[in-house]
Amino acid sequence: MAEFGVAAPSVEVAGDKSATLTGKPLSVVALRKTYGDVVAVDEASMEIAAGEFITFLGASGSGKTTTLMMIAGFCEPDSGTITVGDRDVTRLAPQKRNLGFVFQQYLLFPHMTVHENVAFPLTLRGVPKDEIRRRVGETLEIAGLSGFGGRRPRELSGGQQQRVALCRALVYRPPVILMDEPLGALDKKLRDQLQVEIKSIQQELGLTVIYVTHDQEEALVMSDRIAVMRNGRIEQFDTPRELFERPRTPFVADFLGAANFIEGRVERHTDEHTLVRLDQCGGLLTARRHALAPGTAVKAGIQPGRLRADAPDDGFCTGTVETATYVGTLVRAGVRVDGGDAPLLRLEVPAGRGPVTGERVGISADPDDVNLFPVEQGG
Ligand SMILES: Nc1ncnc2c1ncn2[C@@H]1O[C@H](COP(=O)(O)OP(=O)(O)OP(=O)(O)O)[C@@H](O)[C@H]1O
Repeated sequence: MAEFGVAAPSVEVAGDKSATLTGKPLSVVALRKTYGDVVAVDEASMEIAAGEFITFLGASGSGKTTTLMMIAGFCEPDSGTITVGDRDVTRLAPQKRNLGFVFQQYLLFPHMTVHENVAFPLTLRGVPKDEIRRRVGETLEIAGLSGFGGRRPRELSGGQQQRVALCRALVYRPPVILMDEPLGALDKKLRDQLQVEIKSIQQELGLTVIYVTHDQEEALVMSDRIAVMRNGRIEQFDTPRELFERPRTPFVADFLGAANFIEGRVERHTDEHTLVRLDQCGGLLTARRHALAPGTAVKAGIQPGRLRADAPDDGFCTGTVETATYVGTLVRAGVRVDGGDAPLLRLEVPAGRGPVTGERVGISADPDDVNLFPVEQGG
């Protein structure tokens, strides 16, 4: 991917002192890309507002990088359109799109200093020297790298090198910055720290960012909205809260929060609730109201952190605690529900109130935390 590391020259912003760092909106309509029989991206559409932080989240092979590369211009779509601001860029060469990139590999020039690395895109664009010095200085300061300008990449930590790569993408004020797993090579602590730093720079400068990751937590922490991708399709494009609390498919519920699924049939509705008779334990589960006909076979999806373990016979079913693992502030418990072929429900409860192995418990959930999916929806 070395050729993607540095955006090629463009004269469009040369000497443009009035440009601001504020990002532009981006629109993708019915984007499609196939490789022989493989549909890598299938009719992907999304409207991204100026200053939004968007993440493409999905398993390996779901089409995240291909979508990003089509937006970047390194991969030609079979069909569909890409608009940045009010400009159709679908058929433009990458350098004419003028977008910023940050990749997992920092792709810094080893023989150049930090200052020279960050200055490089401006030098290519013919920006005057004084202006370059000013802009590089400003950008390094934003990323907490003032004082590092004279160092070479090998004299920096991985986190610092990635910050330099971010500066190099920011310095020429691109309308949109594309980041493909930029923190993938760093250890967890540094990743957590840089997530916060990137997010705060993005907010401070009003940048439009499209970020690719397969790490759910990273996506939830950083994004204004997340496009959950699966088999080349955008399964749901929503805020982290909506995805977590109102997943539209079992796949999204499982991918975002490792939901428990319990099978049953819609029995009846009240004004506010839908009641589901559970197949295995015969209990009656109360969900918030869903538009599903009585008799519909459903899967009820409930996140582990939204299940409660109360006294036996309280709740929609009763079971026995098979495992209880203390993980800091939480206890992760596995509860085998009574009844033939009964599922093992996974619970996460505050450590102080954690159940113990062998204990009999009743399982309950707030109806608002119960998402129902018709079984034919698959997942
Ligand atoms: N150049 C190519 N030639 C043939 N098939 C490709 C090519 N690039 C991607 N694909 C296929 O397209 C599909 C989507 O790939 P893509 O790299 O976009 O997924 P991804 O979600 O980014 O995965 P990862 O997280 O592993 O990078 C996969 O099935 C992949 O094998």
